[in-house]
Amino acid sequence: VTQSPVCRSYSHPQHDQTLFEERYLRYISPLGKGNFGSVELCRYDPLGDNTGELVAVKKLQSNKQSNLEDFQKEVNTLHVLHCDYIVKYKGVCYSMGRLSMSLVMEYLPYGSLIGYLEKNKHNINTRRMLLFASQICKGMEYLQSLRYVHRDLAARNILVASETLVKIADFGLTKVIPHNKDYYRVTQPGESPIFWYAPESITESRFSQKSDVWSFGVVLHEIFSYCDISFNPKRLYMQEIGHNVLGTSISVHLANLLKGNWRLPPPLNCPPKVYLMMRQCWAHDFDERPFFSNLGNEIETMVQDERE
Ligand SMILES: N#CCCn1cc(-c2nc(Nc3ccc(C4CCNCC4)cc3)nc3c2CCN3)cn1
Repeated sequence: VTQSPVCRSYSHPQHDQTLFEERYLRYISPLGKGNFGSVELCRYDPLGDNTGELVAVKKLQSNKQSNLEDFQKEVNTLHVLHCDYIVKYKGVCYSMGRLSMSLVMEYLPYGSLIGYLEKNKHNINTRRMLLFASQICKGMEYLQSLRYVHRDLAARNILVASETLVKIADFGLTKVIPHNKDYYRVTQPGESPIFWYAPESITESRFSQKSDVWSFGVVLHEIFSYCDISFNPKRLYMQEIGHNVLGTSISVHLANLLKGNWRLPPPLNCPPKVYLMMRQCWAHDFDERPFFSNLGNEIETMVQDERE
């Protein structure tokens, strides 16, 4: 019998968190780095006989008060998300007498999409790439139904649960759009993944469901490039901008490039209709970009066509 993790729900329901006791959380190996922290493979083994379950534990980077608040927001965000295409929250583990905390999530054995596509590029066909893309759309549609903007949609933050299932992860930059607006303005941009950003996010720190759609277009490009490092978005943009840009910041050059309607080129052997979809996601005017619901339906149709 594997004992489930200790569950202590507090009196006030919104703090009903599943508590993992630090003394039973056995470190195994590093899994990766996310926003605000590193992720480790652990076994939660209260019986001490290695029958406990494997979990992915995201440790808060530093116990700076601001990071702790942001991390708590990430925990609260993930806690309310219940979707097959979003990585599952399991609970939290407090350490150092509540000074630091860790986020406990389901462990996805195949790692991020980046490593998976690079490693398996020779036996992944268009149909499977489109299946992954449609799952990301469904996850994003669910996220948007709760008025969340992810703000860091990128292949590095898509995890592979099985040969036919991927999930969206890393909600460290996710924000809720206020009810009286349809966008979120960020004050402290921090270290931004600008090569996945829509033009309005680069120049005005404006984030919306439509800026996530732009980033999805970049994820499509990554998928159909098999996440090949020599064709990654940053490298392709920097080749165009020129590596020795001085003075004005890279984001100004990037914004001008996008304003001038330069876009990432079609990946090798990319089906024309898929590149067309990327270009729709990269409409400079955010009102012209499709919704995730449209994209999801269009990709489903492509998946069917691929079967015939
Ligand atoms: N997103 C995001 C960015 C932060 N991040 C999240 C995870 C993560 N990884 C896994 N699983 C995982 C990861 C790597 C491998 C291998 C790949 C080959 N080389 C050796 C390692 C295997 C399995 N499962 C998770 C998570 C979060 C929830 N469940 C990793 N980095």
